[in-house]
Amino acid sequence: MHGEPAVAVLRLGHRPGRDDRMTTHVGLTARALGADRAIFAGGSQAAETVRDITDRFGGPFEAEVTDSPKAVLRNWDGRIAHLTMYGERVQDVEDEIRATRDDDGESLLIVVGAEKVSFDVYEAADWNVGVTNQPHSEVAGLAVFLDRLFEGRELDREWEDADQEVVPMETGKKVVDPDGEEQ
Ligand SMILES: C[S@@+](CC[C@H](N)C(=O)[O-])C[C@H]1O[C@@H](n2cnc3c(N)ncnc32)[C@H](O)[C@@H]1O
Repeated sequence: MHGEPAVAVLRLGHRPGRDDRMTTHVGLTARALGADRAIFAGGSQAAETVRDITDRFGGPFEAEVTDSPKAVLRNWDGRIAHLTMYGERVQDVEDEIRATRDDDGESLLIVVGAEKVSFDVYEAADWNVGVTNQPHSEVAGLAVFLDRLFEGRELDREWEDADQEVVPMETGKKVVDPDGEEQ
């Protein structure tokens, strides 16, 4: 989040056609829950969709595509947390991960997979982290991990340059433009 060491999310192993929605949801979840940047491995519409949402609902948030996720991992200047059901329990490592940001000012790359993740990724990671040690989803794992990392502060994040802002309502839907005009 703004003014803090950067958090990026790397989405691995996208299978065109099969994983499009999940990949887009990884990007949208990264943006909504406090990350600064999403990097999508392989061709995908996800980067474009996430950019479009950022244009409409605000940022800052960067979405990009890489054809070499291995190079992203190799060249990352900071720490790496790989989310996997086989990893250490998030509740056991979250303090240590936060300390590298709060005390040492290091940026964090969070890696999520799609299908089987190669062993290189486990080795490149500073932490392999399980959000429970049960199989579930990269979107759910990412959401819980980010909320733990930011200790809930991401829920109060301010958005810049939004064309549309949702006004929370007990019932109904209200969306306003930057002048407060209802849309
Ligand atoms: C459908 S799972 C694939 C699971 C696969 N067997 C593997 O290599 O871990 C896709 C992604 O969801 C995430 N994931 C699934 N369960 C998780 C858990 N319990 N904790 C953290 N991440 C998880 C991981 O990032 C994983 O790569």
